[in-house]
Amino acid sequence: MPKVLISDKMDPKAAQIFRERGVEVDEITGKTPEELKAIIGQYDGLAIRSSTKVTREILDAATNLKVVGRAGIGVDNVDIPSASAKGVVVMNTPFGNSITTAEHAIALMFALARDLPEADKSTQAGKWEKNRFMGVEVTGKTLGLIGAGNIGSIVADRALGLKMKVVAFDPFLSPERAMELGVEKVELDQLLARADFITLHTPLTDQTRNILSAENLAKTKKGVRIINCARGGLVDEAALKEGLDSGHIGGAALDVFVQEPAKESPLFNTPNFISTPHLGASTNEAQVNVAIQVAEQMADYLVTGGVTNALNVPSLTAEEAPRVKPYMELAEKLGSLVGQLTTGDLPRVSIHSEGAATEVNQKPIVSAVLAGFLRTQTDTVNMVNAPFLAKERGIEIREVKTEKEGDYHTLIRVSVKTDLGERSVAGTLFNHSQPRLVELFGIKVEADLTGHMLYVVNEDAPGFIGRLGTALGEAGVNIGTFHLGRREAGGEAVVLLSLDEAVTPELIAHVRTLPGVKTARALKF
Ligand SMILES: NC(=O)c1ccc[n+]([C@@H]2O[C@H](COP(=O)([O-])OP(=O)(O)OC[C@H]3O[C@@H](n4cnc5c(N)ncnc54)[C@H](O)[C@@H]3O)[C@@H](O)[C@H]2O)c1
Ligand SMILES: O=C(O)CC[C@@H](O)C(=O)O
Repeated sequence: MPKVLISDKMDPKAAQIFRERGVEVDEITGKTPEELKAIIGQYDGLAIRSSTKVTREILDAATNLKVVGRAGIGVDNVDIPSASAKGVVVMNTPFGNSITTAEHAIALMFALARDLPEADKSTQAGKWEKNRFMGVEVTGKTLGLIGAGNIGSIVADRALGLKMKVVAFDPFLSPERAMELGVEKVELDQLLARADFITLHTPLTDQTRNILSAENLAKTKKGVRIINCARGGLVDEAALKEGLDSGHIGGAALDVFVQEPAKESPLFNTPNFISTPHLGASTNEAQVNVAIQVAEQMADYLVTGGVTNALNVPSLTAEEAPRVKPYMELAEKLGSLVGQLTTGDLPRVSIHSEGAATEVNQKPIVSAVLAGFLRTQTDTVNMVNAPFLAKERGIEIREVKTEKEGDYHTLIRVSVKTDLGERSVAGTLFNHSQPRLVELFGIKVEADLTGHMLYVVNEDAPGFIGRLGTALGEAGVNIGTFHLGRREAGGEAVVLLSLDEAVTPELIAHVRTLPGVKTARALKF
């Protein structure tokens, strides 16, 4: 039974779902990195929010880990390249807390417009400073949206409902989508010049870090109010402080900080500055949503192999998984066969699907070919890290699809380019589920690729099969199945034998000395 650790505070629904889906679960929160390192080796899955930092050190200690599930959106607390290199799937729950976070941005916008925290403090201090607090209406004002994805779109919708004008800067926002959202797509400088309120909803990337830099803050309208419920680091905090102190910036509300937890900051106690401790996603509804979603996704992966919302591997729904899995098995075997029979550098692998094979998700098929191929070079490869390792090794990958059926209703062909030229192997699925080799380097041969096998290329001549059988029999090796193919009578022939045990290097050397043998190799599937 797979075992999952929930290492951050999460709604109890998560543990309930894991158990219902046949996954053992421990909830141990508040561990230091050292403590986590000491226990992580026992788990197949790790469910987190933002407190647990899934670093390379943690991943190195996580010898059984298959999946990290983030109950939330941002995965900046997970070292994804290291997870990919170790074959660990990283998933998030992209929509579960979007409404909640958008509502927090709107709440902060109103808090800034009416200086609510300060008015509350003053009133509760018995001051009744009615004349001190003069707010602004949001109706008719321009909201500048930086990032119009899931959360930004919801913020735009709510702001339009409040009769605001919304201008959006997002390089990936199409004009059609902007129209659908009812926002005006603008360049950043236009947004800075026009917005009365600016709200940020992008991930933190090299392009978005300090998108509100000192230079850009200087381009804003005097009195602008700024809200950040996305990620710390989008706004230059020192420049923000200067802008608030000088009065150029009319107010700022940060839910997120460069350093979290933000226990101290030069911004604290600055007039017109409001902060919340990364509460964007903190509603009962959002936490139930993300807990359910992360547990369902992780359990699907651990129990059925279904992949949803993964950031480092192609998605495969639980419904798709049964249909795609036989193809993945076939693809992995073909990749492995090519890998075992190819030496030297491999600049290019082509994967050609034909007939029914074109109807299934191709990404897992490609990953499976690469995993099968690379496993002949390293045993730390799996479906997750195979594309990553292939890229690292400079292997070019080509995908081709031919919908029309050929000799088989479904076929996958794997071709490799080597210094000897292009060579290919092809396989089909019998009964939609049983992988079967049907062609090997241009020679038609049908075989199950399974267990220990012997591959021999020889000149087609009478008496050869008897000699080979005798050589194996004398070495005490029992033949399970025997598959033969040849280019033409008397031409090059290929023999694939499945054997009950492995052949020794001595036996392979002996087979190579048999008359007519061009090459002989032991294979393992
Ligand atoms: N405060 C919280 O608790 C909380 C909760 C949920 C999400 N978040 C954060 O909110 C952010 C947005 O989440 P989302 O679900 O809307 O993400 P999303 O991926 O749906 O949207 C992000 C948008 O940013 C845009 N973008 C990317 N680079 C850009 C750039 N250089 N300039 C302008 N736009 C750019 C993208 O095109 C996309 O439309 C994320 O950083 C997420 O981690 C915070
Ligand atoms: O889990 C949280 O409380 C924060 C979540 C939020 O930052 C996210 O990116 O989803």
